[in-house]
Amino acid sequence: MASPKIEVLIPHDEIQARIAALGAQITADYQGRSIVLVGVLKGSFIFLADLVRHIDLPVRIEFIGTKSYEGTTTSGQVQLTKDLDKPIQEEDVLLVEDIIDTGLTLNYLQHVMSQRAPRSLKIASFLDKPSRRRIAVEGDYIGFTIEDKFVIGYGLDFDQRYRNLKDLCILVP
Ligand SMILES: O=P(O)(O)OC[C@H]1O[C@H](OP(=O)(O)OP(=O)(O)O)[C@H](O)[C@@H]1O
Ligand code: HPA
Ligand SMILES: [Mg+2]
Repeated sequence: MASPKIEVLIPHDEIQARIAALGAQITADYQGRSIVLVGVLKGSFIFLADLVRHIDLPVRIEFIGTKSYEGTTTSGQVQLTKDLDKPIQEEDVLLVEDIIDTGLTLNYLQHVMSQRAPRSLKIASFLDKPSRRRIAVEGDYIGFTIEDKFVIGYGLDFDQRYRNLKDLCILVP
């Protein structure tokens, strides 16, 4: 079988510059407070690792896991694959996603997290694909807004592959 064609959409250097700016903005907005970053596994692991190193505040890291995609399609059902290790009650929580696409995952997580009674809950997402929304949700800190293309790399997968690409790429059909 021929290898799939992969095109760069956003190069690594541009990603790093944008994440540095996001980290500075978060640092300024939460000045004098400590925050809990909750990374949504698996897709957010690289974004979270880069972002946290640009946040100059006391931080605690937690992870929560969800799954709903097979290939390029959502099943429409969000499954919890891993819960938080520690409570987030009365904490300022920043949920860290790789992408908001249909919005089903974020909508699910906002309900789950709100039930845990954080002091505040905001959303940082590396990518936003607003044209695909099925439910009205939005992030507070967005790295890049992209068109309706299935993207891979920088943590994002197609059938669990390509998460290790340094650039954000498109798998050309
Ligand atoms: O807005 P949505 O249409 O719900 O899509 C966004 C979600 O889908 C992907 O997760 P996936 O279920 O593929 O799990 P993964 O993070 O392990 O790849 C992605 O990482 C987001 O969490
Ligand atoms: O464009 C995407 N790429 C990878 N995973 C995803 N999950 C939702 N949208 C995407
Ligand atoms: Mg995925």
